Amino acid sequence: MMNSKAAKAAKAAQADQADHPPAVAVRGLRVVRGGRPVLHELDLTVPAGSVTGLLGPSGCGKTTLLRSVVGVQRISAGAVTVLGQPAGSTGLRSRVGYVTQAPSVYTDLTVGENLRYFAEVLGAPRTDPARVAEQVGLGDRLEQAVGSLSGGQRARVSLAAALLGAPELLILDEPTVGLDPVLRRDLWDLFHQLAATGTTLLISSHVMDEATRCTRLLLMREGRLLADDTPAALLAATGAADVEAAFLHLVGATALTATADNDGTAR
Ligand SMILES: Nc1ncnc2c1ncn2[C@@H]1O[C@H](COP(=O)(O)OP(=O)(O)OP(=O)(O)O)[C@@H](O)[C@H]1O
Repeated sequence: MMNSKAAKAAKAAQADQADHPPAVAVRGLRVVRGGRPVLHELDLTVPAGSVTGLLGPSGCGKTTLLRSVVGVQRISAGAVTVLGQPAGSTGLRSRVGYVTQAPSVYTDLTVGENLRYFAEVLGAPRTDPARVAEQVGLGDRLEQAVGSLSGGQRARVSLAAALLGAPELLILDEPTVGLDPVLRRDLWDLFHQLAATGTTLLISSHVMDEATRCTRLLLMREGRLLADDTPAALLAATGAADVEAAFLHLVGATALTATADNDGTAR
């Protein structure tokens, strides 16, 4: 049985879907982990076809939010709607791709064996393993055991596995960590190619300079959303020269608001 707050959140999420169906609508999301609140009543949307960056310092709750969108996180309150269905619905399984921070492929199998195995599980076309290996620049590594690949190459095998079946929404948790600048650029180019064909990408990073590569930004701090905007609008609103400065500006603004809330005077 839903309480009235949860019912209200679900209704608001449905209303979002009716106007301009976003790929993801989060309303009043609250998550508690290890007895401590980690996400505090988050409200946000991820527009369909966008490359949305989820940025914030380590431990601010990015992975927890992504897990909530995938539907593998127990939530305390709120509603998360993904491609028009409640997060985690069975019908979303082949429509959402998720790449966790740690590569999640079998190290004792080759790249090709991994991709063929996951393609079989997903019911993806037989031609998909070769296609996705090409997409991530591993077309010439199909016969190599994953255990003998570099860390960056292994991360790209995980990404390739998530591209099997051409999901409509890709959720990537820090996909560029530890990659050299050329690979990082190539991956961001790939993300934009995917978006150009209609895929929505939600990508977390704690590297603020990746923000300029996104069409939309979600800035998070300590389980709260500081901004949900385009990079250009964020810079215009804060008068900052780059996203890192904008983030610090917003952190300062919330600190002042908190002080004002506490004793009625802004210091
Ligand atoms: N299994 C867990 N049990 C208890 N607390 C947890 C658990 N997992 C995460 N947390 C806490 O939840 C908060 C948010 O963690 P989360 O992994 O979502 O952050 P993050 O922004 O993704 O960090 P990072 O960029 O370092 O990956 C942190 O304070 C973390 O310590």
